[in-house]
Amino acid sequence: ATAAGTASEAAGTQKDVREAKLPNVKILATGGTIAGVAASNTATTGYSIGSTTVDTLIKAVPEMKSIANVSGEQIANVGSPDITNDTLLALGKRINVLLSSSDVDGVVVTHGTDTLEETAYFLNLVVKSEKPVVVVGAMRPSTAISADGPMNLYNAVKLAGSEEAKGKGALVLLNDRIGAARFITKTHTTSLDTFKSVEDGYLGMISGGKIHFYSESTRKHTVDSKFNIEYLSELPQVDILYSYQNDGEYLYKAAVEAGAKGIVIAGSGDGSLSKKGEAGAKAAQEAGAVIVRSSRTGGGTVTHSAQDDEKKFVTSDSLNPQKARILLMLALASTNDPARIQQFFDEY
Ligand SMILES: NC(=O)C[C@H](N)C(=O)O
Repeated sequence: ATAAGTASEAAGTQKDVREAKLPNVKILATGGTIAGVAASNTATTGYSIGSTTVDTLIKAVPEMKSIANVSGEQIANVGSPDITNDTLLALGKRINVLLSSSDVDGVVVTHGTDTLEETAYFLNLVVKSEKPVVVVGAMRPSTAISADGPMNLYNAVKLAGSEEAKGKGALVLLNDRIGAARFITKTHTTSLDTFKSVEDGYLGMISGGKIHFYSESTRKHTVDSKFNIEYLSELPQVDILYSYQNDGEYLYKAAVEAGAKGIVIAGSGDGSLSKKGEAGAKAAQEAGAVIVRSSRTGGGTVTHSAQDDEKKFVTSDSLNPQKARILLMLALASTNDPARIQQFFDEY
């Protein structure tokens, strides 16, 4: 080889070594506004979801190539209200297969924000790996001026490829903030700054291109979780019923007749029920359903009293109704004993 050839070969080798050192991050796309398309670049609502694929999302952020070897898979392409139990199971199983391979260092899930916290909490409970899983979305469609998706995706890939994010459970990344799936929730209909962790705080943030962690959840997740979906082909039906003035027993009856094995009550205040609600819950229990008292307030822990033990009510700890539903589905897949299920709510 000529001197020049040797030099360029050496440079090529160095380049390969550098790329080989980059983490391998898999992006699993499920749809959502991050993949949304609107008729004009000032429209931030009224857009459509379903046409933008994971390849387009990756191509839109070429800067990711300098922080990770990125590849994608399309799991679904829907608005997140249409994420089903089957999608959850398929996603969780696929992530477990991917993360068991030495070729994958971390996973990013792109997701609509409306039910993002539910999927993130599900993954927090069923992923069997310490490798990072980061769930990301956007509030503005990909066609909008100042779309938030590209930077959120870039940051999510950075986080998923990092050492710092290992062993922290499923993480949620939007607006530079790193949230724990256990605590974070969507708090605003349209604002970019919608994901908050009011009671428990964020775990950290990305600032100046650097990942900063300040705290972590004490609740069981991922490798410490007892939940195993490997051989699970479906999740039991769990419905959420909202408490309000003048509510009725018939809602409980309808849920059980439609196949509910569990009901989470978005109770008023500290998870309180009306007399009619309580009668409905009792009838649902007699039909075999497990009842969990959660709260519609958006904050705080539902107090578990001796009355709950007498009435065989489970309380949701500080899980909001939509996350309590996720935990109850997984719990019911292995037991319908309220005392055992209460232990899950105390630990996860
Ligand atoms: N910002 C969003 O992603 C909202 C959208 N409706 C979804 O959840 O799919």
